[in-house]
Amino acid sequence: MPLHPAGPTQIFTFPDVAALSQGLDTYVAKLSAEAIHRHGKFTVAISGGSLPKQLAAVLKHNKSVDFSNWIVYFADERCVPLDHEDSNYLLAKTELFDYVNIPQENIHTIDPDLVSDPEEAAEDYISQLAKTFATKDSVRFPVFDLILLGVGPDGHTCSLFPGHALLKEATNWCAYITDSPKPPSERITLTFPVLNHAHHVAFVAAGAGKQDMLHQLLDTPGHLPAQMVKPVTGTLSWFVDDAAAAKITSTTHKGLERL
Ligand SMILES: O=C(O)[C@H](O)[C@@H](O)[C@H](O)[C@H](O)COP(=O)(O)O
Repeated sequence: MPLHPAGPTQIFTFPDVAALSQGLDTYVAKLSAEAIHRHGKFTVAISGGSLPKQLAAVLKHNKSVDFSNWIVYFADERCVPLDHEDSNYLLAKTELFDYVNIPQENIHTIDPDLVSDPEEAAEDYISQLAKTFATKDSVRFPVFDLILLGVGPDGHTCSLFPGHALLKEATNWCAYITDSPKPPSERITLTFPVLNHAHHVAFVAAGAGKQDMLHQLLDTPGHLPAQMVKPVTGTLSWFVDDAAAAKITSTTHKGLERL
């Protein structure tokens, strides 16, 4: 039985961020094992913000996970050098990669030589994706095993911001943005068709500051970027702590009991 058969959005709640990290560990370890069993690798895209820390807290100590078969991309990345404090890669490295044995060549970073040219950097990222994902005529987009997303107070996810032209991107796998309202302004980002072709997509959100946005995103229909994440055949899950979940009226599940 798959953990999350395709179907409606599942919302898992946790009493606090420590428990949320435990739930994420269980979820990611299971999907990793399933994917490696199925096709010898686990393809995962990771966002920035608070996610890498929440993801890694328990997972980085999990010796049962075969990190040697992970292939990692970034759901979005800021156009800064890899050792810059704003780099999503640096954050994921210090929180997770430094603790586990993902082969360096399996970690797909923005090309540090192209950070001053976001358009080129996005094109290069598409070339990198093409090395991992063989696409078929029927599916013209990469199919990640898992994409992990955060959500901003305005409902953005990845570097896909409300009202931005990138929300309409239907062809390119990765796009660039030079006017991100969240600094830094220059970034590259996976696009909706890629997010929506993944086997599994999970949002992670914690803290009272996310209460109102989560209520809006999950309880009322709308077209904010996070609401445009609707996997075609994959599953969609939310991992939230009780503080962030306080105003959600849709059905939620206690994650520690359910996962
Ligand atoms: O690089 C980025 O800026 C992110 O990938 C971005 O989409 C982030 O996930 C959200 O802004 C949530 O950030 P927080 O988790 O810090 O609220």
